[in-house]
Amino acid sequence: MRDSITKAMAGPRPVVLSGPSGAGKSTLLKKLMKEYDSVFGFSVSHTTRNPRPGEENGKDYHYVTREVMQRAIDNGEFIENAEFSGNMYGTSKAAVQDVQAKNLICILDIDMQGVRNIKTTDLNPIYISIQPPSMEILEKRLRDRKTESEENLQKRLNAAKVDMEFSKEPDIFDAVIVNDNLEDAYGQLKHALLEEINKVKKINMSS
Ligand SMILES: Nc1nc2c(ncn2[C@@H]2O[C@H](COP(=O)(O)OP(=O)(O)O)[C@@H](O)[C@H]2O)c(=O)[nH]1
Ligand SMILES: Nc1ncnc2c1ncn2[C@@H]1O[C@H](COP(=O)(O)OP(=O)(O)O)[C@@H](O)[C@H]1O
Repeated sequence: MRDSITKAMAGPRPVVLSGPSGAGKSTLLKKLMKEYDSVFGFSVSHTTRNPRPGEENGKDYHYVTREVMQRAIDNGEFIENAEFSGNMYGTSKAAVQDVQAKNLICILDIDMQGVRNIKTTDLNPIYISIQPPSMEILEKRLRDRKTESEENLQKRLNAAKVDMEFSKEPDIFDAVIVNDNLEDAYGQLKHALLEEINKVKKINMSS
């Protein structure tokens, strides 16, 4: 089992982006994928939450029922899965393999349970935590995004407190980026990934 995962997952080192809901992970990763579309590929997770306006099935997430997701987990199709804010989320083996088959750097947007679980696998990604400047700013950004009910918002803010503490634990993240000014945070993200980006560019130029 482990052997087949290792083989299938050879190639450039993946990148894990984690951090509280509303910290700016999607915003930063969309910027990155736009600037480096031939370098990065997104690991499309499964979730039981409903799509938001503008989100596309198969692009942002695979939107599934709890039954379908549980069956796939029981079948051993997932690398990791977690419960977040009342919904299931998970990374399938296929999601990562699809990106790695194209020799792209696979980006995973996962919560802190996902980070802990990925640490027990042989995926060996670069771990980056995106953090908000403060709880107050995080709450404002989440409210202004207008995607969550009040109940969901409170669940996300509670999870954010735990996540902000988690990001301070030593030896978990290769970089912790505070997303205050977006351009500054984006610059720091690119800096953290520069070595890996250059590797992929070199490989792709010579092939
Ligand atoms: N463990 C795990 N977490 C995930 C996965 N996909 C998304 N998440 C996390 O689930 C949380 C909620 O995601 P989402 O509902 O899209 O809300 P948003 O992060 O506020 O845009 C975020 O912390 C994501 O990083 C996954 O496949 N596995
Ligand atoms: N540096 C920033 N300054 C102000 N607003 C931001 C910044 N980064 C992201 N946002 C906004 O904050 C909200 C949450 O960002 P988002 O990327 O959806 O977070 P996440 O994917 O981590 O949940 C979005 O409405 C986004 O436009």
